Amino acid sequence: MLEKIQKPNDIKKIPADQLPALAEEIREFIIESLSKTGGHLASNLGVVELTIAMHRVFDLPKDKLIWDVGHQSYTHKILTGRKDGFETLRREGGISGFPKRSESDCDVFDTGHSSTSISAGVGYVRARELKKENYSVVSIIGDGALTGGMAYEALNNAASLKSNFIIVLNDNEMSITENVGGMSSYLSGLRTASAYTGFKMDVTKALNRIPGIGPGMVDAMRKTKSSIKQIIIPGMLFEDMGLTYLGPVDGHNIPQLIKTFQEAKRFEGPILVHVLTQKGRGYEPAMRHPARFHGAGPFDVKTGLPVGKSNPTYTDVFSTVMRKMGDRRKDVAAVTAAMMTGVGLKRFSNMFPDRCFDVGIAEEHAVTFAAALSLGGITPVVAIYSSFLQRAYDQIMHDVCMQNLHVVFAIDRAGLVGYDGETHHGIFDLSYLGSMPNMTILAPKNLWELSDMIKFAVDYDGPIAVRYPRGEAYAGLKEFRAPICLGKSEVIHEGSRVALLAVGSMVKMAEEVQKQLKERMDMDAALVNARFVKPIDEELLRSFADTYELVVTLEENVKDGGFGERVLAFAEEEDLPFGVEIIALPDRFIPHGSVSYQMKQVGFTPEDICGRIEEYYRKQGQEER
Ligand SMILES: Cc1ncc(C[n+]2csc(CCOP(=O)(O)OP(=O)(O)O)c2C)c(N)n1
Ligand SMILES: CC(=O)[C@@H](O)[C@H](O)COP(=O)(O)O
Ligand SMILES: [Mg+2]
Repeated sequence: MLEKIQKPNDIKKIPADQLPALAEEIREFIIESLSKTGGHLASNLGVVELTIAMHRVFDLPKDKLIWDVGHQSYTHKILTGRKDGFETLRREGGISGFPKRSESDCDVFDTGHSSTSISAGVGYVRARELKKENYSVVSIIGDGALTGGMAYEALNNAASLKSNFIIVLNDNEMSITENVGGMSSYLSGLRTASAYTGFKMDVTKALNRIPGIGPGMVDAMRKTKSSIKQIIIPGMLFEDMGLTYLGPVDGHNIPQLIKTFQEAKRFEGPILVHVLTQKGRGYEPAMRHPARFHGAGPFDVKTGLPVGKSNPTYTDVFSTVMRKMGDRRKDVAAVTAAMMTGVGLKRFSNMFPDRCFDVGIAEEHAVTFAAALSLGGITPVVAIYSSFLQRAYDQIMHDVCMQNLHVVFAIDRAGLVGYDGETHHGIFDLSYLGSMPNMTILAPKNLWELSDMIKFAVDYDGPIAVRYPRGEAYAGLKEFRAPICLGKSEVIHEGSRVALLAVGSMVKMAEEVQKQLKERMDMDAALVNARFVKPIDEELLRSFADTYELVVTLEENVKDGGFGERVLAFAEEEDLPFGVEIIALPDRFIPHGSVSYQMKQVGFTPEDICGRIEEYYRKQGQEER
C-alpha cells in the first residue's frame, strides 16, 4: 500500500478498512529503515495512526500541521512523498530528521527545539484571520514538550482566539525518560478519567432527562469546583483557561481519531484534543525501552541491540565524575532539563535521588532554580546541551551572572553534533556566555581534563561553565595533566614562528595540524591548550610577543564573539606584534550529516587549516615585497 502513496493526500485514496494495515506497513518500514540509519524510533512508532488520521481529515499543504520538536514527523514525511528519502535520513544531502520548510511545502514550521508549536500555531491563526484566509491550523505537542514554559505562554495567548485552532496533545506518558511534574500528574488523572467516560456520559444524559431539575443540576455540577466536575468535564484546567477539551481519545484507533478531528475542525475557537499513544508501539524492544529507542543509532531489528561498539564519551566521563562528586561533596546537587540520560546524570540520580532535579523541558527555569539553590547554600551543577541552554540566555545573565552566583554549567554537545543538524549544534555558547560579566568558561582537551575541570568548577566560586562535545572522548595527551589554574593555558609543545592555540576539542585537531605543518612547511609550530576561554591567558599571550610571528586560534564555535576574537582584541589592545589567524565556524547554519562531513564543509580539517596558514604567509610575503 505504501507504494500508492507518492504525494500529499494520496492517503485519501486508500479504503478506510485498509488503514490499520497501512499503519503496520509504515511501522515495518520505519523500523527497517531506522535500523540502518538510526533516528528517533520510539516517538515515531507511537504516532503512526495519529498521523494517518490527521492526513485523512486535513488537506495538505493548505492546512498547517505543526509538529512540536519535530522528531516524530517521519510518518508525516512518508505520507507527503518523502518515503524514498529515508535511505538518507539525517545523512549529508538527505532528508532531515525534523520538519524543514525547504524540504516540503507540507512542513510549515522548522523545529528541533521543544515547546514552540502552540506559539507557531497561534501565529498562523492570527495571520489567517488578518488575511481572511481559510485553512486549519493544528499544533501537535507531546506531553514532554508540554512541560516547557513556552507552551504555557502560548496556551495563555491561544485562549483569546475566536476562530478554530486545534492543539493535539500527544500523551504517551513519556518525555525522553519518564515525564515529570505537576502537568504530567494532571494528565495521568485525565487518563484515569477516561475510564469514567461512559459513566460520565450516562450520568449527564440521565440527569438531563429529569424534567425541570436535571439540566440545572448538570449545569450546577459543571460549575462546582469539586472532584465530580473532573468526571463531568475532564480537562477542566484547559477548559477553565478558555480552551475546549476533547478526549482522551485512543491514539491508535484510526476511525475514532478521524471522527474526533472532523468534530474539532468544525469548532469555533481553540480546542485541545487529548490523544493517548504508546511510545515505541509495535516494536517490542522499543516498547520495553522507550528511552533507549528515543534517539537510537543503527540496531539489529531482531534483538534491538545497537550495531557496532562505542568508546567512552565525554558524557560517560561526566557521569563518573558526578557520581564520585556526589559522595565527596554532600552540598552538590545536579539539575537536568529532561535530559537525564542524555547528559549522563542517571547514575547520580540513582545514588542521590534527593539531590538530582529533573525539572522537565524547562531550561530557563532550571537556571533560575539553580541560582536560588546556590543562594540557599547548595552547589548546583546544571547539565544542559549547549544548544538547549540558548533558551536560558537571560536567566544565566540576569539571575546567575549579575548576582555572581556559584552555579556550575556542564555544557554537553558543545560543537558540531552531526545528524540532528542545525537546530542542535552547540556552536554559539562561547559567544553567548563569553559576553557575560563574571562568567568563567573552560573546555577540556581530553577525558581526564574534563574530570579535572568539573572538579575545579565545583570548588570554584562564581558562575562557571565547562563545555565539551558530543561523542567519543579524546584519550590522547594523557601525560599532560598539570593542575588547572584560573585563566592559565597549558603549553604542550614549545615551537617557533607559529603558535597553535586551541580550545577543547580542537587540541586534537591542532596536534594533526602541527604534524602537517612540519611535513608541508618544515615548521615547528607550538601547541597550546587554551583551557580557559574566559578569562584568556593574557600573560601567555604577552610572552608570545618575543617568540611567535603568528598565533592561530582554533575553536568549535562561531567566529563572532568567540575565543579567537577575544585573543585578537587583546593582541590589538596591547599592540602585540604577532598576527592572529582565527579558525572558527562560519556565520551560517550547518546542515545535518556526519560530524566529519560537517567538519569538511567548514574547512575544519588539518589540510584546510594548514592551507590557511600557508595562505597567511603567502599574503605576508606579497605585502613585504
Ligand atoms: C528546548 C529543548 N530541550 C530539550 C530537548 C530534547 N528533547 C527532544 S524530544 C524530548 C522529549 C519530548 O517528549 P514529548 O514531547 O512527550 O515527545 P515524545 O518523544 O514522547 O513523543 C526532549 C527532552 C529539545 N528538543 N528541546
Ligand atoms: C529530538 C531531540 O532533541 C533529542 O532527542 C536529541 O536528538 C538528542 O540528541 P543526542 O542524540 O545528542 O542525545
Ligand atoms: Mg511524550
